[in-house]
Amino acid sequence: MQLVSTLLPGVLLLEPRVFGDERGFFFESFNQRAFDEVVGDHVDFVQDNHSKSRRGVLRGLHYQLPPKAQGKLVRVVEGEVFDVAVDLRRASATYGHWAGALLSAANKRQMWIPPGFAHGFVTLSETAEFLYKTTDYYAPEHERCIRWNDPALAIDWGYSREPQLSAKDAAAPGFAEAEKAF
Ligand SMILES: Cc1cn([C@H]2C[C@H](O)[C@@H](COP(=O)(O)OP(=O)(O)O[C@H]3O[C@H](C)C(=O)[C@H](O)[C@H]3O)O2)c(=O)[nH]c1=O
Repeated sequence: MQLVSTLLPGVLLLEPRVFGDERGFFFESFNQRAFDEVVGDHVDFVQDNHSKSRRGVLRGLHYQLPPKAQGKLVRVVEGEVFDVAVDLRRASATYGHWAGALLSAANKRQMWIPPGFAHGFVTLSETAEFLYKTTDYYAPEHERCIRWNDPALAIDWGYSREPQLSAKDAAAPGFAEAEKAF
C-alpha cells in the first residue's frame, strides 16, 4: 500500500500494489502493518460495511459524534464513486474544508478518513459496490448528518444531476447548524 496524496491533514488517498498476470490480478486489500506505517499510528477496525448504490445515489454526509466517532477506510469493488471528506475539527486550519477523490474498482484506490470528518459519496457508474472498515461500531444515537449541497461547503461532487438521497439525507441540516463536538 502506498500513499498517493494527502487530501486534507489526516485524510489519505492510498493505492495497493496490484499483481497482474494472465489469470487476472491479486492485491492485499488490507494489511495492518502497511496501513499503520502509512498512517503513522496503529489503527484498530471493528466493523466492515458493504453497500450497493445505483448511479446518482448520494450517501452522506455522515459522521458519528464522540465517543463513537468513526475512522473509515473506504474502497470501491464495482463501479466508481466520487468520495468526499469534510473537516469538522474546530481547531483545524482546514475546518469546513472538503476534499474528494474518484474511487473505483479500476483504480483500486482507498481513502482513509480519520474520526473528526464527515463522509459521503455519489455514485457515478450504473451501480457501485462500496466497502469500508470502521474504527468504532455503528451507533445511530451518535450519528449526525450534514446537507450534501450546503453552499457553505461548496462541494463539487462531479455529478451534474439531482442526486437520489435517503429521507434522512434530504432532511439534513447545513454545516453551521449540524452538531459537531470535535
Ligand atoms: C451505517 C450503518 C447502517 N446500518 C443500517 C441502518 C439502516 O437500517 C440501514 C441503512 O443505513 P443508512 O441509510 O444510514 O446507510 P448509508 O446512507 O449508506 O450510511 C452510510 O453512509 C455514509 C457513506 C457513511 O460514511 C456512513 O458509514 C454511513 O452513515 O443500515 C447498520 O445496521 N449498520 C451501519 O453501520
